[in-house]
This record gives sequence, structure tokens and C-alpha cells, in this order.
Amino acid sequence: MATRVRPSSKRCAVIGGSGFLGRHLVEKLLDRGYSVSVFDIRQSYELPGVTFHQGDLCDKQALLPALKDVSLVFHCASPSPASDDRDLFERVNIQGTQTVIQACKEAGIQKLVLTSSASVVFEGTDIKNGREDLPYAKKPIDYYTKTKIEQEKLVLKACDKQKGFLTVAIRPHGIFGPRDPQLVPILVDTARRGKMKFIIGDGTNLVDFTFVENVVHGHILAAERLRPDSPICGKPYHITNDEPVRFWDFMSQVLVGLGYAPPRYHLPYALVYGLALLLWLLSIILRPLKSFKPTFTPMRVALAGTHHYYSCERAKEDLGYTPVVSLKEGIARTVQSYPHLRCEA
Ligand SMILES: NC(=O)C1=CN([C@@H]2O[C@H](COP(=O)(O)OP(=O)(O)OC[C@H]3O[C@@H](n4cnc5c(N)ncnc54)[C@H](OP(=O)(O)O)[C@@H]3O)[C@@H](O)[C@H]2O)C=CC1
Ligand SMILES: CC(C)=CCC[C@@H](C)[C@H]1CC[C@H]2C3=C(CC[C@]12C)[C@@]1(C)CCC(=O)C[C@@H]1CC3
Repeated sequence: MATRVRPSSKRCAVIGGSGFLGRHLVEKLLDRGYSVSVFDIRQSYELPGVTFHQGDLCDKQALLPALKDVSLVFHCASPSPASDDRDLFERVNIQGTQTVIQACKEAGIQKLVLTSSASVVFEGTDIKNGREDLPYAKKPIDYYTKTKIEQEKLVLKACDKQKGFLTVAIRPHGIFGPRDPQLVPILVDTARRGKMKFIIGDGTNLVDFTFVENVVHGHILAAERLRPDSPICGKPYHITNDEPVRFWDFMSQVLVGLGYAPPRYHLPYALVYGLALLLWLLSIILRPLKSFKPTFTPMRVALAGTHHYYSCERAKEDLGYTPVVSLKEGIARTVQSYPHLRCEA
């Protein structure tokens, strides 16, 4: 008679484990003695203790083998927020997440930890010390945000203590660190093209940027505290560096650290936002003739010109969370990790 292997609490799966956050999470899980099954649409590395399963998370049959003998699943896969492909976001973040939940239930998974985003409450206007009880954005700023909202709702609603399927959502904001394919590379590319000379607005707006290891720490605390009797079941948690910083000071520190000049000249927020909106509309109208992607999208301008920082008191109280790497140290480690992006002049 075939014996069914009991899932080990030290065996977990990371969906999206080839990505920026996913790989940092996998590395920390290995350090903590977990063995990890990675499921991703691409394989970007090899590591002892990791088994890779390549596939699309919308395909339940492809997903199931990655969840075999696993008790804990982290779901941190998403299309890039830089995309404006509505169908892709809906397919992966909404239908795909439904598939992940179904596959978890079929595979007898006990815990599902979702990487959501603090942006699920952001509508392009100031948020100061926002708590988790803020309502979801009624007018989400882009398809990424719209589908992250639906994704979070699905995962939190699926939490079922009676059936032994527990879920929690982590809402990070502005993740940065070594190997980030977005924030630093886009910033440097913009600077190299001579477009990083301007500060949008008066430059005093405060924002959370979160070092990737703090985000990983929040995920692991949530996973380990997720039990039927814990208050965290079915709830979202902000995870930040807990050090809101002026958006333009953060950008300047990274730029200067890499040898580029910081932005100096101020432009009115409403003007830049209006221009970004116009360019975005033009890019849609002209798409059949010529494809171009504006650097300053309405989303990026809103993120660069408004306050948006979040309280992580709930994570401190319920998860025992405190950041493990300060902003200063995080910036220093990030700058050091990009020798190839340094200014050569
Ligand atoms: N970066 C940030 O500042 C923030 C990120 N988040 C969230 O954190 C999570 C991780 O983000 P991050 O690490 O930055 O992103 P990455 O793009 O680096 O990682 C996501 C991974 O998921 C993969 N993936 C995409 N679609 C599928 C699919 N259909 N099936 C299987 N795998 C897929 C991606 O592959 P490929 O690269 O080929 O698409 C990639 O390897 C996301 O959920 C994001 O929404 C939340 C707040 C802030
Ligand atoms: C103005 C300009 C061109 C700045 C360059 C940096 C930007 C690319 C980043 C600044 C804030 C970042 C951010 C995200 C992506 C990269 C930035 C726009 C997210 C949209 C990533 C996904 C999320 O869930 C929220 C993030 C907010 C901050």
C-alpha cells in the first residue's frame, strides 16, 4: 500500500520564487532550515535545497506538483506593475489567484501567505500613516492596483479555520534592494537619459521605501504566526521600513551613491501629472502606428508627488514585527550591489 508522506512544516512553496522578492524569500527560508519548492514562469537560478517547477500559475495541473508534501505556500508572483496589459493582470492576478487557492485546497495546504501591496488603498492622493482599515481604492490608479485589490480580497476571503486553510496578506510598499529589476534600474535609466533633473512638486512628500529583507522578515513572521487561534487569520498587514522618507531625498541618495547628479529644479505637480496623462493617452491612440512607453506615467507621477506612507503598528502588535535593516543601511547595501549601474563619466 502506498504511504502518503505527511507534509513537513519545514517544507514550503514559493510561487513567484524566481522574482526579486521571491528569490530573497527563498534564500532566507533556506537559512532558516526550510526546503523550498519554487513555482515560476521562468527559472532564474539554481540553489541546493530548492526544487524548481516551471509553469504558469493559471494552470492548476502545472501548479499541483509544486505543492506536493508542502504545508505552507507563499504567493508572490505578479506581472510587472510597469505593464499596462489589462488582460494579463486580470488573468494572472485574479483568475490565477483563484487557481492558486483551488490548488492549495486540493493539495491540503494549511497556510497561504499572499504578497499584496500597500497600494491597494492608494488613489493618487495623500495617505499619511495609513492603517489597514482604510477602504480599498474606489478608483484604482492602474490595472496593476485594480487587480491587486481583487487578489487580496480573494485570498483573505478564502481563510477558513474550520477547514484548516489559513490565509494572511502582507502589504509591502516600494521594495528596494539588491537585484531589484525596477526601482534602481528605472531610476538610473531615467538619469542616463538626462530626465532626472526635476523634482515633481515641492519635494517634501513623505513615502515608504522598504528594504527587501524587511519584507521577507514580515512574510516569515506572518507564516510562522498563522495558526487557527491567532488574530492574524484573514487579515492584511502593512510591512514597511517604518521610516517614511522624502521621496526625492531617497531618489537623490540612490543617485548620488551611484555617482549621478540629484534632481534640482522644481516643476508643479499638476502640470507634470497633466502631461503624463496626455502622453499616456497618446501612447494608447498611437499604439497601432508606433509603440512607445512614457517614463513618467500618471502612476509614477502620483507616486513621486504625493505623501503615501503607512503605519505598521498592526504588524508590530500581532506579528512582533520590527524592521531588521535600517533605511540608511538598506540604501548603502543596495547602491553597493549595482556596480554595473554606476555613472562612468
Ligand atoms: N516591487 C515592489 O515595490 C512591490 C511589489 N509588490 C508585490 O510583490 C510581489 C513580488 O514583486 P517583485 O518581486 O517586485 O516582482 P518580480 O516581477 O521580480 O517577481 C514576480 C515573479 O512572478 C513571475 N510570474 C509572473 N507571472 C507569472 C505566472 N503567470 N505564473 C508564474 N509566475 C509568474 C515573474 O516572472 P516574469 O518576470 O517572467 O514575469 C517573476 O519571476 C508581487 O506580487 C508584487 O505585486 C508589492 C508591493 C511593492
Ligand atoms: C519618477 C521616476 C521615474 C522615478 C523612478 C523610480 C520609480 C520607478 C519607482 C518609485 C516608486 C516605485 C514604486 C513602485 C514601482 C517603482 C516606482 C514607481 C510600485 C508601483 C511597485 C508595485 C507596488 O505594489 C507599489 C510600488 C510603489 C512604489
